[in-house]
Amino acid sequence: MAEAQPLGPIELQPQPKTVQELAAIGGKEVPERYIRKADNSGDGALDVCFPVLDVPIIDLQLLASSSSNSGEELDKLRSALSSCGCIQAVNHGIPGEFLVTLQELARQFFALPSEEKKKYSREIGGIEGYGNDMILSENQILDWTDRLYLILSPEQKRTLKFWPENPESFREILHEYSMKLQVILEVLLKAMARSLNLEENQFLQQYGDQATMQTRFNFYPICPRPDLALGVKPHADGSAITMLLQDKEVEGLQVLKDDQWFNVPIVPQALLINVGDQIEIMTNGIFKSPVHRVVTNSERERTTLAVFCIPHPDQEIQPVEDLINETNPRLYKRVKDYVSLYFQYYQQGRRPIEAALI
Ligand SMILES: O=C(O)CCC(=O)C(=O)O
Ligand SMILES: [Fe+2]
Repeated sequence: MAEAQPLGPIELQPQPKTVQELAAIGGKEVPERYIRKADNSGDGALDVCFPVLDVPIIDLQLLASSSSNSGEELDKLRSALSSCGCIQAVNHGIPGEFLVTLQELARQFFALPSEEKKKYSREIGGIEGYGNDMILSENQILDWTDRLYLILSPEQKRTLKFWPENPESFREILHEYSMKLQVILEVLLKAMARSLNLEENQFLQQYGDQATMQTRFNFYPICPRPDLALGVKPHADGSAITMLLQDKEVEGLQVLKDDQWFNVPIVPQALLINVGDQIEIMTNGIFKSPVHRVVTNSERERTTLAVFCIPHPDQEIQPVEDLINETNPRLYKRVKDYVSLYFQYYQQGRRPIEAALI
């Protein structure tokens, strides 16, 4: 998720095979490097039933309007973001067929032969491109996933050599998607401020006009041992907010709430929006950046598309003055380049947002 280099730790040589290539061999076990040990993961058992998280469904059209119902929707938004830290956004203005096309393109990309995908391979030390988990230490437990990471905006920061030309309409549709998300992002940031009785540009101003949107296409191949491996290890996002287009049929995302893991349900055509650490900081901890992870599946593959909305590294982020008072003392410092900070902590297995605590 970083934009500027260096990230700090040096990246080690990637695994010789992608997870998809490993899965294609069809063994009944997963290699050692992917196995989470009960004693060091702190994750609890993976082969149990998890309760379903009640993620509030929010109508973005209503949020943006000034009708009498919008107040109710704003209350719902505030309550969702201050408890589970995420919402299922509907009525967001992106046609359902468009989302289906995008999901299909993502699936088609990962279904291409390895040699074709490897034309877009991430280079060691870089963040953009196709590949598997970045390895930063010998004892890092790897995630059961392959990815395609791309900077979406601003347009001049795109590195087109990493943008697939196959499937043919990939670039065009992804470009169109990024334009549509920009509109949604603004609606959300304004509504978040209004829901806290703040002037509507308070978050937008801190977010700044030099921010970037970065996307991660996540592909989770079938995993023979869902009880031992995770698709993505527990983390909170270092973004301001993240917009996730889930697979339309296969679940896998889980959110930690009150020390318990919950499954995040699929809501057709909804975008799952979650608070990232930088909005948690701006709201002085009122909105929660949820810890989440992805479990694997022994029967079906899963493809998702996450878009991280990230303020420019020079942008100063801090709690909004009006949210600090005697009962809610200031929790977070002013931070800059949060994403670099994020990586240093993440690798030590700590919650990066702790680095911003006063
Ligand atoms: O694939 C998912 O459901 C979530 C992925 C995720 O958390 C991420 O890419 O940061
Ligand atoms: Fe995430």
